[in-house]
Amino acid sequence: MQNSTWVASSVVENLIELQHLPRHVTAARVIIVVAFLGLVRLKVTNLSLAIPAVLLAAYHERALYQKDGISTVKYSVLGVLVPWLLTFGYRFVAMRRRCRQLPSVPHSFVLGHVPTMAKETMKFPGDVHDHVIMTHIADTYDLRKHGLFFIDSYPIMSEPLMVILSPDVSAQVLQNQGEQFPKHPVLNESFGRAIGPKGMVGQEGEQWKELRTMFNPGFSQANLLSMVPMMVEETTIFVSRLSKLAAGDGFIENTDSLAAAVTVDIIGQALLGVQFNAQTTSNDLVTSVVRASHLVKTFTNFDIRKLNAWRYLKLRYYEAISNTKITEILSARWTELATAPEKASSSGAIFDIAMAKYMKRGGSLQTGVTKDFLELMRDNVKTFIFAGHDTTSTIITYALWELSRHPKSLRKAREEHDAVLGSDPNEAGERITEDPRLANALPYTTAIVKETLRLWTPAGSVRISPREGTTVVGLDGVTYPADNCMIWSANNCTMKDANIFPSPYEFIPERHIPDQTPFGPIHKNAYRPFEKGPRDCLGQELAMLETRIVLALTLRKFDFKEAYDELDRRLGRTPKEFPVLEKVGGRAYQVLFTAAKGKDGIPMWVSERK
Ligand code: HEM
Repeated sequence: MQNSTWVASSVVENLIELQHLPRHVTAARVIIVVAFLGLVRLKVTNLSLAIPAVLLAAYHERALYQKDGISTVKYSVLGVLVPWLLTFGYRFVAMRRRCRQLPSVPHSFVLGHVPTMAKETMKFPGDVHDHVIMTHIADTYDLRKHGLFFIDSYPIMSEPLMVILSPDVSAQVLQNQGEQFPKHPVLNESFGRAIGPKGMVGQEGEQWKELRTMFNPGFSQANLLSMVPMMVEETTIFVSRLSKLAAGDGFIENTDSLAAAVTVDIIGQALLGVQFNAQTTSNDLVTSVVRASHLVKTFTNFDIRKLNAWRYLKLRYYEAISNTKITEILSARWTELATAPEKASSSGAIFDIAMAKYMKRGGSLQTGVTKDFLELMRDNVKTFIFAGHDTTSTIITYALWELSRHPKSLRKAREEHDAVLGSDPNEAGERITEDPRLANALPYTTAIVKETLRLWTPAGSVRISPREGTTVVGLDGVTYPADNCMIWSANNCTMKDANIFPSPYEFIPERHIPDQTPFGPIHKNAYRPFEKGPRDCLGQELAMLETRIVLALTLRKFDFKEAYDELDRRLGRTPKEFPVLEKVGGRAYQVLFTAAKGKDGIPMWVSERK
């Protein structure tokens, strides 16, 4: 605050002086002031603001009074850097004292947990998803017995990170005392421009409850079943794209992109009853939402990329396009529903149902739709596209990849499809369209999807505990302080616990079928790819249904095989070897690309099955 006031007065002072200065000095100052405002807008504060402030002051002194600027620098150091250093020192010592005894990797007073974290991270490629590293650390340093561990990386992160390793500890945070642990603000900071400030993922309290109640009916089993014929139609386009590739050289450069197009098309229809046609053409709305979501790359509150003005401008650009396009669609839907509300139930589109519900309660029916309501709907359309397409495409891609490596599971899935959907794979779509319940009558295929989600979970949950005195009890029975921690329910870690999921890195769909599992029953809180508790995934049934339909229509028609060698050959690259990746996917390891995705979108060979 002190810094900001000082900077503001410097800026004002500069502006007043402008009229007396030579032109080049004026131009330089204007540039500096604009850059300053940009920094403030990007919420880059503290040291990053203090340094340019000192430089500006020195420059000011030199340009205006032909002095060397030293005296101003001295005052600036005293006025800005000394208080900053004192605050930093206090926080530094407090953080190191707080974290040194907590379960974690070895701790150093100077660098906290950073040296060991860095050492372990260096064993992986630079783009590996953080949850892969956390799982590796939990096992390497025998931390699972505590059910959680802490990372003190101050000043990289201003708060301790609590990584949860046990479903019972996750349950305390996400299931039992949900409201005590709201979503971490970093979610809104990271996703803000991509999903809009009113998106459900970042809301709390009454506002969140209202949104959840508004959208729940659209995700009911009955409504989802009514969408099955549409999902089959979109998947048929996916199948014909695969056929075309198989008829060529059979190389799929990026399987995830191919799958993402089908999930986007399904979401467009499911949400708005609109055809995005992402599989067949390019669409400005889809491109802008998807590109904006791919610019989201961080979950820490310290990130140098926040200074990247180019990234920020691109986000603004995509935001403007998607806002305009979605608002156009929503306004048209509103006008149609206002004259014929019954169309909401016949279209089954999730946003039609939500808007009709809102109208029924008298919301702006007479006066027309309000700007606020339109913005609320618009941000949630973006949120749902964002939350629903990448995650689901990742699971489709990993499922095809896992089955290409596990012929026994593939054979069992094909047998199930023969038995339930008829022996001709070309008729499977028709069968499902005639009787959508068949898409829910594929237990082995469901087990495949579940096992893929366990091994390759694409999303977790990040919370904060703002209340003083909040605690969490570890598996070791110790009560740990949780206040002001960033809390990560790292479901990738919990679902790789050998005590809960024996042979945790092996693909064993049978473990999800009680009368086929070679293991005992699964612990009640342990399976959590969609998280658990009041903020669990709203779209989980939709995601399961569409993934099952995609598998039902493709597995008997095609054979797939990993094709990283071919991608390397085409790109003329020689990959570096990382032995540590062996059990976590090898070349198909998870990277952070909005969701946790397979590296390079998992290139594959596809061929028509003989
Ligand atoms: C395989 C696919 C999916 C996975 C693994 C997944 C995973 C998750 C997870 C872990 C959360 C909790 C996040 C948190 O606590 O911060 C979540 C929330 C959410 N998901 Fe999904 N998701 C998937 C697909 C979808 C789809 C298809 C949609 C909708 C079209 C969707 C919409 C949402 C929404 C709206 C929330 C926020 C719920 C709330 O805050 O109450 N998801 N998802």
